Amino acid sequence: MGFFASLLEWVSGLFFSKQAEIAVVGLQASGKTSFVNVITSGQWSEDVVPTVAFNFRKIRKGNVTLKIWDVAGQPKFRSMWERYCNGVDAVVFVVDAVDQDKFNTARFELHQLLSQPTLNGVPLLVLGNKNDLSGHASVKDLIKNLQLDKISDRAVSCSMKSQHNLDIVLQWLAGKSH
Ligand SMILES: Nc1nc2c(ncn2[C@@H]2O[C@H](COP(=O)(O)OP(=O)(O)OP(=O)(O)O)[C@@H](O)[C@H]2O)c(=O)[nH]1
Ligand SMILES: [Mg+2]
Repeated sequence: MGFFASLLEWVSGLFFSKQAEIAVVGLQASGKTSFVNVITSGQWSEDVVPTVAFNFRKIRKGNVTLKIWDVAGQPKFRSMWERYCNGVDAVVFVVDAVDQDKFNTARFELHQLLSQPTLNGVPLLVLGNKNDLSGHASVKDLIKNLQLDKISDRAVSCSMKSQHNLDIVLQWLAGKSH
C-alpha cells in the first residue's frame, strides 16, 4: 500500500461510517482526473485521456467513503459543472499553476460557478496543481489572480506527479465527511 493510501486509511479511521460527496471541477488539462487517480490508487501516470462529460469514483478507505464526481473541463462541458456541484459536501477546483495564460478564464469560470444559488455556502478547496514544474504560481499569486480573497476560500499548492501536499488535501476532504 502506498504512503497516501495508508494515510487516507489512517485519516478515515478517525471517523466511523462517514461519507463525503465531492465534485472536482476546473479547466481542461488542469489535472482533475490525475488527482482522482492518485488519491484512489496512489499511482501517478502520465497516461490520462481528457474526460468526456464526467467520471464517477467511489473510494472506500476504512470507514470513510468519498464519492467523487470528476467533471470534464473543456468549454463545452462547463455548463454541466453546476449540476454536479449541486448538493455536494465540497467542491475541489483544480488550476494548472503553470499555465498562467488561463488564469483569467479559470477565475471567470470559478466565480461564475460560485454565483449559482445552488452552491451557496459550499466548502471550496482550490488546488494550484503541477508545482513540480518550474514557473508555477505560488498560492499567493493564485489567491490574487483568481480573486480568492473575496470568497475566503482555501488554496493549496500541490502536485499530482510528486504527490506534494496531497496529505493536506485528503485530510481536508475527510473533514467534510458526515
Ligand atoms: N507535471 C505534471 N503534470 C500533471 C500533473 N497533474 C496532471 N498532469 C498532466 O496534465 C495533463 C492533464 O491531466 P488530466 O488529469 O487529464 O486533466 P483534467 O483536468 O482531468 O482534464 P479534462 O478531463 O480534459 O478536464 C496530463 O498530461 C497529466 O499527465 C502534475 O501534478 N504535474
Ligand atoms: Mg479529466
